[in-house]
Amino acid sequence: MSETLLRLRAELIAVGQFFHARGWVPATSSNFSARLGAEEMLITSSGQHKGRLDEQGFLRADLHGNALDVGKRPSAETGLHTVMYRRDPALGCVLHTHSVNATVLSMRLEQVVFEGYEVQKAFPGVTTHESRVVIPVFPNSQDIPALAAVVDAYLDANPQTVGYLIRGHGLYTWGATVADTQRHIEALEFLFECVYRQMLLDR
Ligand SMILES: CSCCC(=O)C(=O)COP(=O)(O)O
Ligand SMILES: [Zn+2]
Repeated sequence: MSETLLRLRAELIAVGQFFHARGWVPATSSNFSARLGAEEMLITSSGQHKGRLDEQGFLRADLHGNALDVGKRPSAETGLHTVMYRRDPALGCVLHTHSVNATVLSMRLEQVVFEGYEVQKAFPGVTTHESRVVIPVFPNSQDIPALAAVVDAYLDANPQTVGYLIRGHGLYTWGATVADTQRHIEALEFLFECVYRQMLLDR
C-alpha cells in the first residue's frame, strides 16, 4: 500500500470526524474522495458512517467509477466525484456533506449568492469581499450520470464555481488537496449560516 494512499486515507478519516462533530455528515450521508494518481482515486465505500470511518471504509476506483479493490462498493454518488477529477488533472479532493443549512437553503433558493463577506477570500481566485460568489442549486436526482452531466455543463459555462448544492440533498466542493477542500466546506458552511440568519432577520 502506497505512502500516498495511507496519508490521504488518514486525512479523510480526520475530515469525517471533524465534519461529524459539526453535524455536517448525519447518519450514513456524505462521501469523500482523494486523487491517487492520473487515473485513480480513493473513495469512501457506500453506506459508511463518515464520522466513524476506519481503514476498511475506503476503496480504490478508476476515474470512471469502477472499483479496483474486489468486494467493495464505491459510494452511490461516485459519478459526482469522477466527473470532477476528469475535468481537472490538478484536482486532488472532492468532499460532499449534508448539513442542515445547506439542505434548507437548497429547498428555498435557486442559487445561493455570497456578497460582502470577508470569508469569501477562502476560495481560490477570490481576493476581496467585494466579489460575488454564486453556488448553484441543481435538482436532486437518483440518476447520478445525468446529474453529473448537468454539473459538467454548468462548470463548462461557469468555470470559477467553487461548489454546488443539490436540492434537498447537500453540498459538493473540491480542491487541490484534502486540506484545501476541507477549508472550502468550512467557508461554505459559515457563509450558508450567515445567509440563513440574514433571511431570518429580513422576514
Ligand atoms: C443516507 S444519505 C443517502 C445517500 C447519500 O446522499 C450520501 O451522500 C451517501 O451515499 P454513499 O453511497 O456515499 O454512502
Ligand atoms: Zn449525498
